[in-house]
Amino acid sequence: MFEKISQHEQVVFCNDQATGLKAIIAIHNTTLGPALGGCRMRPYKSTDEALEDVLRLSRGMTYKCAGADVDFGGGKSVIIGDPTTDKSPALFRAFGQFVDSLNGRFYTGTDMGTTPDDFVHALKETSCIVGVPDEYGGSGDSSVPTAQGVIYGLRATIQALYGSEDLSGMSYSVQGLGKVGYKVAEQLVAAGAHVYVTDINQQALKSIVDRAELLPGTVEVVDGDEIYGVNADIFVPCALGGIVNDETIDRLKVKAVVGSANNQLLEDKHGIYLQQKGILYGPDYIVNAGGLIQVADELYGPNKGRVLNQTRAIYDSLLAIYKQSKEQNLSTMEAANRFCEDRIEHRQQRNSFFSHDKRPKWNVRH
Ligand SMILES: NC(=O)C1=CN([C@@H]2O[C@H](COP(=O)(O)OP(=O)(O)OC[C@H]3O[C@@H](n4cnc5c(N)ncnc54)[C@H](O)[C@@H]3O)[C@@H](O)[C@H]2O)C=CC1
Ligand SMILES: O=C(O)CCC(=O)C(=O)O
Repeated sequence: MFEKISQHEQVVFCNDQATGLKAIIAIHNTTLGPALGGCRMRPYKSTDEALEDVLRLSRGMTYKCAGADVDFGGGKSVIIGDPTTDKSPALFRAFGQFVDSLNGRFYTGTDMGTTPDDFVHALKETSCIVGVPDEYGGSGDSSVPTAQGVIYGLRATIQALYGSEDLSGMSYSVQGLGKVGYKVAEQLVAAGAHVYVTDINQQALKSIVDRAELLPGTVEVVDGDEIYGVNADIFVPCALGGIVNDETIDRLKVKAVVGSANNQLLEDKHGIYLQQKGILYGPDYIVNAGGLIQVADELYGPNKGRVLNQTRAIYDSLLAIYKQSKEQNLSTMEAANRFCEDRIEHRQQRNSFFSHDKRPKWNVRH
């Protein structure tokens, strides 16, 4: 186990017999501040699969926090269970108690399979919850700025490829129409684009088809894995990770991959393969940082204008990474990783007041 978690500071297995809660919290790195990351709920096939997911996701959060320049470190949590049948208020309260036991080392909120309303129950047990609905004093659904950030990422990518920012002339393939993907697809259709969509949830597909009838663009539903082979300009993954792999890369006909899904590359080498195939990759943790920016901003009290300004910076960050990857002949993922690792290293060397017991402001909630 220690070999598996050797890159991480702490991993907590949470088991509550009364509510059936089985969860894992992973804290990757707290150099920049307490760990922050959403909570994913999935019917994982095994504990190993859940552990693997939470380790990868929490590592990604360390890079995402560094890339977005927020004063948090990387963490994430997963609940093993089916989000359509296994949720209960008691389950989320039990989860809240485990989060609270970490005493401010870990803040959490929504991710795939969870919603802000779930965390209203957890909030009764801990103050270390972010992305709480507006009426509870939080900043609300973090998928709104995440989707906005993806749109900025798409604009930057179109700028890098064609020297324009116009979303409308392009076609897109969107995988997953959940909290983020639906909003992204809707904005693309509203801009007049043609959008291929897929989801395992038929209701989500019906909703976007109905919505598109009122908008200038068009939507075309495709079945499951067919999404990888459609003739779109940009692939926009908004569901699971690992979808850029040996098998799918050969099928992709797009010129770029830019979406919200965490850990899109199965392995880092797939970023290099995309580069070799001439497909521009928008590193996921740069593109999907909008939600993180919003929940980190809650420290200062909710302010949507401030969040929007910081989310807009995703456009410039992505262009800078594209430029650096070209100049240094690195994949865009390598360029982004170097940028974030330098930032963490610099903070470590300064032994700044953000680290450990000199942390200033996160404790205001306790
Ligand atoms: N919610 C947020 O603010 C953020 C989300 N992300 C990432 O974006 C992705 C989507 O997150 P959410 O929209 O919050 O999740 P969600 O749970 O609201 O939506 C996920 C959607 O993907 C669909 N889906 C699942 N498996 C699929 C498959 N094999 N093929 C097609 N569709 C499939 C689901 O039916 C659902 O509609 C996740 O990878 C998440 O980690 C990243 C940053 C922030
Ligand atoms: O969106 C959130 O609530 C926290 C950020 C996060 O987990 C993510 O960006 O993956």
